[in-house]
Amino acid sequence: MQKKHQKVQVLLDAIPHIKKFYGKTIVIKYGGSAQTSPDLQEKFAEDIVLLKLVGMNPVIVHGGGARISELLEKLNIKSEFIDGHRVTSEETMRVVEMVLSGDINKNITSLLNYHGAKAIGISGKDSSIIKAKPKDNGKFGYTGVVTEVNGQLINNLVKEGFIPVIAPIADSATPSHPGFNINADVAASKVASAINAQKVLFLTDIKGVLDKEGNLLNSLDKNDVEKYKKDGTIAGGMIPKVDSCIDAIYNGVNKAHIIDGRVEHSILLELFTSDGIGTQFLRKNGTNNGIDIEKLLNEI
Ligand SMILES: Nc1ncnc2c1ncn2[C@@H]1O[C@H](COP(=O)(O)OP(=O)(O)O)[C@@H](O)[C@H]1O
Ligand SMILES: CC(=O)N[C@@H](CCC(=O)OP(=O)(O)O)C(=O)O
Repeated sequence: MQKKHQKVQVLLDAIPHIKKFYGKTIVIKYGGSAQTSPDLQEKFAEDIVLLKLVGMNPVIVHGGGARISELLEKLNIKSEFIDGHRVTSEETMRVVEMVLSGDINKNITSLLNYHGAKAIGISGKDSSIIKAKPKDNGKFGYTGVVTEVNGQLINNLVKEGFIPVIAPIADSATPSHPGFNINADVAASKVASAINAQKVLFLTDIKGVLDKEGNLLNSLDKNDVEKYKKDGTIAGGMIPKVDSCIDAIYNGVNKAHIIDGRVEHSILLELFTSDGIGTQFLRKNGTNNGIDIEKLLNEI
């Protein structure tokens, strides 16, 4: 009897959170490092389906960097990264597309569909949803910077009840061009801004952003991020992630969080409990007529 009451209490506790996010769009960046076991993938799919069932609109942007590197190694092609962004030769681009659009995208899509969702797997190339140009004047090869995201098309899919599952590959708008490899964190942030998402959650393989002693940093603003990048606290794959969080919150997205995708049901813990987990990103406080607007917005 006691247990039954506890279950009901869990549901009751979730009500204010469900109300807050009802009808809102949430972008979830599903990092390659959080896709490691079939069990975790199942839990991820259950979370996404639950979000949809309680009236939220999840949009997935996935990564798969580790799987790309694995296949490249088997093919004797070297992986090269600068500040967390892969340098992409033409040969590498074909592998990137095969792994992201061909393999991972379809696996996530069918898993969600198996759990009862209406998921639709696409890449940024489909209907040129994501357009890009070469990053740093071609220094990164076929790695791109996003120039445009067709948010209306994504919103139309959402309105029709679909869960878009987006692979971070962009169209070049040039015939016979292989397209662009976009870091999945960057793609998630640009998609979230284009559809004015309420939140963007980055699922990864670590508790959140850590300081030099390994302690979790609960919340960061723009200045903190710059400081920690400069002194080397934030490095490698965490660089595009924190940059993307800052980019999102200054371009139409209310909140960005980096959370531990290795924790089962981490999405539900973040959205449906008051504690929250991981690192949240806040706009720098500014006041207007004595009203701290940014603080109010950050609290939503
Ligand atoms: N300050 C930091 N805090 C946490 N992780 C960091 C930090 N600096 C670098 N990292 C590294 O960033 C990694 C996450 O980035 P990445 O491997 O690209 O993940 P994903 O595949 O989810 O995008 C962590 O596993 C960690 O090794
Ligand atoms: C340009 C660039 O860095 N592209 C990434 C795209 C995949 C990705 O970002 O995957 P994760 O999110 O799992 O790291 C890459 O080729 O690895």
